[in-house]
Amino acid sequence: MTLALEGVRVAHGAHEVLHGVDLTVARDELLVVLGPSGAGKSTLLRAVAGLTPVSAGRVAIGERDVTRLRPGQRNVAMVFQSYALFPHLTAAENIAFGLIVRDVPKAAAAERARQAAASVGCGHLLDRRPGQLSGGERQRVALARALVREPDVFLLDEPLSNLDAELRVEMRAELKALHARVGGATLHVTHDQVEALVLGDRIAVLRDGRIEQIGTPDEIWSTPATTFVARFVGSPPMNLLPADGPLPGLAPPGRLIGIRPGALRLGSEGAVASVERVEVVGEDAHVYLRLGEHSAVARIPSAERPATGSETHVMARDADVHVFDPTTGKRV
Ligand SMILES: Nc1ncnc2c1ncn2[C@@H]1O[C@H](COP(=O)(O)OP(=O)(O)OP(=O)(O)O)[C@@H](O)[C@H]1O
Repeated sequence: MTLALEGVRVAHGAHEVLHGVDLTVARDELLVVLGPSGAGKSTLLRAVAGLTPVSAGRVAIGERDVTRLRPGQRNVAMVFQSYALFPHLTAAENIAFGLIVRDVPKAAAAERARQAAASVGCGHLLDRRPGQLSGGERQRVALARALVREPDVFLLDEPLSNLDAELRVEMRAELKALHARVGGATLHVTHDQVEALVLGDRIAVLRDGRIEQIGTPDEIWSTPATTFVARFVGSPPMNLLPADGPLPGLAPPGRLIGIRPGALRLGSEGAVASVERVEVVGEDAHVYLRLGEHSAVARIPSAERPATGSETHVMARDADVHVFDPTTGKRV
């Protein structure tokens, strides 16, 4: 089933949080909504789930207009950041809960819960209560609870953010594999750009309640539509410099040029720069440079890093330059 949002607006009192969002998630597509804190990501999911009313616009699942339906009538399953498991129920009871309240006979619900648990690797935890589970295990139970209902749409609200770094990477891969197996239109919210790039079939970048760009991870990375997207995706962020600044000749004067840290070349050619600071991050070094009144950061192999306080030269290839309008921030 597809999920379609058309001109969706949500207001909390006088404060409008979503200003007309258009978005389509294809059947079996995993679309990641990526944006900073406060952009309206959770609000967007809650509007699709029916937990927050929309003030204008339309939400459709397949052919059904669900805009005015109650959450229980929409056939969507949501996984919350906090997992929202019932502490007094076992994992099995938590997973089966949504079936029991829909009058699925107990034995059938238990069997489906067992299958869902097995498919996300928590089949051995069914008798435990949430308090006896680790964060990663709770996460699996929450996923099984979403899966068991066989919903038309999956809504995942920062499901990996409470896990430690190692587990997050592991669960990210599992989530991707699970989606490939199970399918279903999936809207996955995160503020983590790496998660978005790794997981998403497409990414919608949300900023202040508006979608700034929708595209495949490759499109978002290679052709960011605005300076906001360019700097939000990529770490350290893309350097932005005036076209007639320290690296002239790469774009017409009056534009902004964007160059990713990994695309800046340090050596004996190009603009003179002083090395203000060097951060070594494993194999990489982030070299913070001063170019007159401007600054930039280069990412280079740490074995080749210059010393703090030394002088170097910087250049970039034409092919690595992104050009933006300084007034609108849009790519030109
Ligand atoms: N119930 C509410 N009443 C009033 N304002 C709200 C309510 N819920 C959210 N907001 C406001 O709406 C805006 C968007 O919040 P939302 O939680 O959707 O953002 P988010 O992108 O999910 O952020 P985060 O990543 O921090 O969870 C924020 O400015 C927030 O303060």
